Amino acid sequence: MADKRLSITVPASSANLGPGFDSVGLAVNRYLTLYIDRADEWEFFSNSSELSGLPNKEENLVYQAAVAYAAEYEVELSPCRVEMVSDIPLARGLGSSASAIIAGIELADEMGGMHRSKEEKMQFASGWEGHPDNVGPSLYGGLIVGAYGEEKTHVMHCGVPDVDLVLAIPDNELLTKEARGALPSELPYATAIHGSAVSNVLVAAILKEDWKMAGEMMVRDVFHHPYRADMVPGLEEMLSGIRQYGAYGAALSGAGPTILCFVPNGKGEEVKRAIQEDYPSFRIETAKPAPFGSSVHYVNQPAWVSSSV
Ligand SMILES: Nc1ncnc2c1ncn2[C@@H]1O[C@H](COP(=O)(O)OP(=O)(O)OP(=O)(O)O)[C@@H](O)[C@H]1O
Ligand SMILES: N[C@@H](CCO)C(=O)O
Repeated sequence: MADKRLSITVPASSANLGPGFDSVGLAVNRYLTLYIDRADEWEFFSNSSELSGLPNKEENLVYQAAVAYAAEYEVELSPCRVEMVSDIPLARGLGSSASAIIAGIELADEMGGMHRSKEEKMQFASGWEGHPDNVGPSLYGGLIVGAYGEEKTHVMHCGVPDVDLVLAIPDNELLTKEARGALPSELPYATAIHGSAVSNVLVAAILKEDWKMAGEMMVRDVFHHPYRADMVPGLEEMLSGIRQYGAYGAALSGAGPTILCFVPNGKGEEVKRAIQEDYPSFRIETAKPAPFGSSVHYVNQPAWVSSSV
């Protein structure tokens, strides 16, 4: 394997889909890719604008996840030089941190010769995040419905929704920690029952491919939308008016501030243009569900690596 280097690719994700708070998540076709070589000390670097300013040594999240995962199985990792390429915007609600955690786990698994199962990786990753709705899609691809448990996280892979996605991405970052800080510590019993009923209908509608019903449920979340609306200017207006643009529905993507729209297959570009016209301060992009989760390959060295040695 001397002339090959390890490459790990991990998709982005959109957690919650509205009412499926901390449980439902969809893989999205934006990707973090790592190119890894053994080295004398740990080093992370990237030319991707999306990743500028990240720590380049042991403070890097990929390193922290890799080392913690290896330690869980009493494996010691040798240092690596890691090049990162990404088109997942940081702290925008598209699971950048989960992609980094899964990348770290895959790095440790391969470089440490651990070869653990997906279930073991999932248990560790959801324990790290405290919920499976971002790490699940990044690991498995497609749509994931999960319930976190310290002993066991139960996860169902529910296929790949046959819809287009439109992402409304604001300019500002919103850290998950901050967006979770806006949530109440308790919900009235009746509100929780209503919220869970809406989430049940959302999942049933997705499984039955009733996208109109799924879209209707997405906007009806009571677990987090109402508490995060102040942090995301335009959220309430976009959720209530999204159907006039031809979308099925919309929800805050993860902890925000991106807004994710479910759109009829083939209509993504049209809906994107219509939303962009009315919301010039957002970057509006089309996307698709990512069918596959993280993947690990060995690839040929790029020319600059061999020429610099
Ligand atoms: N490739 C990466 N390498 C190292 N650290 C990263 C990487 N990607 C993300 N991070 C870290 O994760 C932070 C963002 O995580 P955060 O959970 O706040 O948002 P998110 O994961 O993008 O969105 P959400 O969890 O709402 O889907 C970044 O500020 C950075 O510290
Ligand atoms: N379910 C999580 C996803 C972001 O990590 C939240 O909304 O806070």
